[in-house]
Amino acid sequence: MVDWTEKYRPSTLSEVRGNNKARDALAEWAKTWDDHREAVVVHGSPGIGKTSAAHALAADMGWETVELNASDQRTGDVIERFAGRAAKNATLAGSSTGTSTRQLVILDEADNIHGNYDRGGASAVTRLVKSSSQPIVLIANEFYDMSRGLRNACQEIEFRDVSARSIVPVLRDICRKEGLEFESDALDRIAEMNSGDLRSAVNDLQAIAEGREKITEEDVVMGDRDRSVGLFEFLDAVLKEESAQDALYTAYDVDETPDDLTKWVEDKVSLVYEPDELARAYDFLANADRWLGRVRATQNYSYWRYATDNLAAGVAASRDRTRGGWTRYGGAPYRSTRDKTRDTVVQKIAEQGGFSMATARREVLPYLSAITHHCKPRELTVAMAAYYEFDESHVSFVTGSGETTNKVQSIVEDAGELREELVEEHAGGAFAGMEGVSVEGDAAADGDDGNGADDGSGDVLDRDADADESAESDDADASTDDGQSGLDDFF
Ligand SMILES: Nc1ncnc2c1ncn2[C@@H]1O[C@H](COP(=O)(O)OP(=O)(O)OP(=O)(O)O)[C@@H](O)[C@H]1O
Repeated sequence: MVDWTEKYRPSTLSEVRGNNKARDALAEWAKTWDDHREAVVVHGSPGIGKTSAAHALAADMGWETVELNASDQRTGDVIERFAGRAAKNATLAGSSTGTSTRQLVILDEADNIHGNYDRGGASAVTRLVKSSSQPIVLIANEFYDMSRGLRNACQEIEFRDVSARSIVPVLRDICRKEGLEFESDALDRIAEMNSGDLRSAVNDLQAIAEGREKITEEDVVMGDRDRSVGLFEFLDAVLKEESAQDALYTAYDVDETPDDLTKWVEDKVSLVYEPDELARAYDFLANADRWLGRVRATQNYSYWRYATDNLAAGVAASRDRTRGGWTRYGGAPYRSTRDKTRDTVVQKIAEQGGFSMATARREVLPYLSAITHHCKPRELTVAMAAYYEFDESHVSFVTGSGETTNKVQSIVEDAGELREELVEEHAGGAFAGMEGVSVEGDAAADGDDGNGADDGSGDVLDRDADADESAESDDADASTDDGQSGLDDFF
């Protein structure tokens, strides 16, 4: 099936909707290009007609186009080869007076020219922009993600999000051309759902129209409910657009667990919220985290709904206002190796000791850290590593000693031997040999002091302890840990 966004791509600037001022500025830039010979950056959110406008401009001017896409390898060479050739060809092929000989160089994703892949690309583009004998349109989402050199070398035209009011006539035209009957409210609804983004409005219209001769408002509403919501759409709903209740419903439609949603919101909220809003949002995220802790501790998944209430409705309610536009959310939430190591350590403690994860994290880990701080006493650290089957990274995490140090490595080796010995003896009393071990100093008595803050591990442990403390305080099921083996049994 033909993609309607291609089929109905504007072929002349007058068909580009909703950005009249920008459109006129672009036409003016082209008409006066011989006088200023500068490149232009057209920037704004995705799907609002920037690329279409550049092509439509070329058509209006009778210029040919050369387009470089993100998928082109943007080394300096490639750019100079393509664009440079375009420039030369055009100059050689015709006189420099006739505009019909021009070739418009359209450089998409101009805010993305950096990193290894594009090594040399940014300076090549800047050079090209400064010296080109042909007009160049650079397309970007984020003007300020472009290098300053490049920005300064260009004129700038901003395309704004296309308002729902401007989207509706485009949808109406398409319906008429496709012989599709429609309720006006249906088109209004599609336009509102896609606030700002004309491309996705056209895509939605095509999806809803499939197999129908007429589209009604109900078709649109049902179609909207059926689709599962993507993460970025969810983030926009919570952080920018929707009421608390709608944000909650949107969260239900995302195919991710509340654990992952919490991480995403926590990671991205600061890209959107002002400090006041952020402080309130973090309170709700802390609540969500507590409920997730309760789920882990009790395996009672009905608590997930309270986590979702907090991470979606709560965070949305923390906002002072709605926001539009496009946000560069970036990739998956940052998760440090340290976090992963901590999770493994907690899991091993929980499994071996028969604790819940919450108890392992709150009651056992901090004390283990305190009493084996910097691997002292050594014998106790070896016993601990043997008992919990810790490797170097785990011992390093718990004790605060460096993972690659001889000390930690030899402890793990000795722990391996100790385990073998005990297996040989079929020993139930794995810690029988521990009775004579005395704990140096009073570290055991005070988890916080014993756990040196110099390596930062104290923060992690303290934070977890706090979070779980409150999680447990009103957690009826947490009491199931009572009577299980605890740190006391360890000695
Ligand atoms: N202002 C507009 N007027 C008419 N149609 C538009 C407009 N904006 C988008 N469209 C429709 O959406 C499609 C995609 O638009 P286009 O590729 O020009 O957007 P863009 O802003 O360049 O997006 P991106 O930054 O993602 O490349 C067009 O082919 C057209 O069907």
